Amino acid sequence: MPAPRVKICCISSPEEAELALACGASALGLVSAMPSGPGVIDEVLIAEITARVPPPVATFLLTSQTEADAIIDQQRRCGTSVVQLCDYVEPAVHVLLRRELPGIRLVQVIHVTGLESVELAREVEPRVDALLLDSGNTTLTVKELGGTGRTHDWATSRQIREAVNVPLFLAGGLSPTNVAEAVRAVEPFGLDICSGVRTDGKLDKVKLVALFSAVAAA
Ligand SMILES: O=C(O)c1ccccc1N[C@@H]1O[C@H](COP(=O)(O)O)[C@@H](O)[C@H]1O
Repeated sequence: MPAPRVKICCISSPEEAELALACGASALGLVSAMPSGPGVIDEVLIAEITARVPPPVATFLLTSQTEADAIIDQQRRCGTSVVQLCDYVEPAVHVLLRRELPGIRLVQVIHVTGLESVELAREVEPRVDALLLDSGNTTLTVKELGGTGRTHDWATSRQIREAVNVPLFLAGGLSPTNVAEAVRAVEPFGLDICSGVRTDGKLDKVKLVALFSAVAAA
């Protein structure tokens, strides 16, 4: 199995973007308005960071929006190469996004709760470029759409990986200490990390280096 790609999420400045790329990140996550979570930044800053990222590096706009028009407008304001849909959207929304945002990759987040997540992943897979498995809770009054720092049941994530054909990113509570076990358990295409490489909210070079070493050794 090739080493998984690593996306570093919750990037909050051009300097954090540079640090993540220098340590080996293949992709950067930029979190727009969310009902909860530690990584939200302003869209003007998302556009500024995105404009400075060299072309081969994917920039993911994390959105909580569920209506096609709102997501399309947001992507056009921010200029990212990927839209990460953190909440459930209706199938017609995927279809409209494909039509109106040619060349922009769509990544649908599945919050892994149980076997129903396997069914949801199979249903969504044909309409998107990749799936991202996270540990949010969309049933709370204030939804959790990511950035929880919690792991979920990786056995279910493994089942999803075996049930779908699109690339799969694993997220949720990954850190230098558990990432190798996660890679062995799920064998994902990619990993997505926010809180596990931060100290007091700031991207931590020591944790980043430890994370990339652990991934390489897994
Ligand atoms: O970080 C946030 O604020 C956030 C809010 C809402 C949706 C997604 C968010 N971040 C994403 O969540 C995953 C998992 O975070 P963690 O590693 O468990 O802290 C992260 O990779 C971001 O993609």
